Amino acid sequence: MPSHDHYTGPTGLSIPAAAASVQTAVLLVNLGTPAAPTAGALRPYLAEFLSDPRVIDYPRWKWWPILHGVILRVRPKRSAHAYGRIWTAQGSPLRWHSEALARALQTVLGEDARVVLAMRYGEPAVASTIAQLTREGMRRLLVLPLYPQYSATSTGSVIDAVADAMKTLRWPPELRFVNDYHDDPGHIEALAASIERWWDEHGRGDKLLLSFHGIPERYVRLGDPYADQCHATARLLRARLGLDETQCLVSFQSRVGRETWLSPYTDATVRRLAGEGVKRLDVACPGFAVDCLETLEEIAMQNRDFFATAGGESLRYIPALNDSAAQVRGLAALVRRHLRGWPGSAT
Ligand SMILES: C=CC1=C(C)c2cc3[nH]c(cc4nc(cc5[nH]c(cc1n2)c(C)c5CCC(=O)O)C(CCC(=O)O)=C4C)c(C)c3C=C
Ligand SMILES: [Fe+2]
Ligand SMILES: [Fe+2]
Repeated sequence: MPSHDHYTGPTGLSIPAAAASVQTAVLLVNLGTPAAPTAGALRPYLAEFLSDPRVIDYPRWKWWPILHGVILRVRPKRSAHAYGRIWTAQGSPLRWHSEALARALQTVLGEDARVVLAMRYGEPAVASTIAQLTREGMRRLLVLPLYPQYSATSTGSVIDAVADAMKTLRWPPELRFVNDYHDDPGHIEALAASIERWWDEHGRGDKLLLSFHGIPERYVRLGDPYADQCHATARLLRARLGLDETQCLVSFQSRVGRETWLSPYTDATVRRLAGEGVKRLDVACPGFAVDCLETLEEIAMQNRDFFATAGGESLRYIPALNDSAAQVRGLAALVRRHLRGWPGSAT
């Protein structure tokens, strides 16, 4: 009879299985980031990202010539300049914030599970990370994409990458996925507490804007729940902070290409509010687990300038949860709930 404690290897020897903590892994997956803030490093990163049919769903024969003929000739240089504005001695903020979060989560989860980080695009890749874990005896894998709101373009694409990795394994592990945590009470509490703490230190602005990454509106019409989940997060945050819809607004940032994306757009909203006499605008980005190009450059630099040029006094960016104790506590509770009742796992 097969035993959970031993298995018989190819040589016929009985090999002791790894401890439960090693057999259960939590794979955090974030988007990925270029290796350097240079056009040379941006090109392969953007090529991989923008070739993903979950991100851009045009027929390949139509998209390929545009991507390779136009986009990958122009965008790498422009994006490299933007990354150059936020790059630090430790490298890309998305990478080191994600690494710090993974380490902090490991400390809290202790022996219950091994925590490992992978990136959807670039390194460390999802497939090689999972392959390495299986070589080390991992048999249960909980995948936690670092996207609070589900979108086919982000979470769905992580699920694809994990499914592709499974196809290459002779003995795939058991699998569970966290699809989203947009309304998780621990997550909402972490967001609200971090905004309140920031207000305690810096004072409250005239209005609070919640800026989420956008996606094409067409994807929502096709059934992507992303927009609903962003609005649900905003509703829960407003309720917890005691704000109404005029005091706490929602907008969508980072539009790429010519299609209509989710609206209202963040840049237009920031300019409109300045024009209406808002002097101090606080902006938080609850869709980003950690700070990255889209928060540190697009919001805290570009949109800060748009606001000032349109007559506002100061746009103040409230940092992402990053590796804060509140985020780690919230995610650890979420992980424990997903591991519960999983035969063989420690919790
Ligand atoms: C072109 C389509 C894009 C879709 C759809 C999209 C969805 C989406 N993205 C994130 C999170 C992040 N995106 C980031 C950067 C980024 N996003 C796109 C394009 C789309 N994103 C591009 C081309 C880039 C690269 C930078 C640039 O050239 O402008 C980042 C930051 C990465 C970093 O290194 O810091 C994050 C995070 C989500 C959550 C999402 C769907 C909901
Ligand atoms: Fe993006
Ligand atoms: Fe952007």
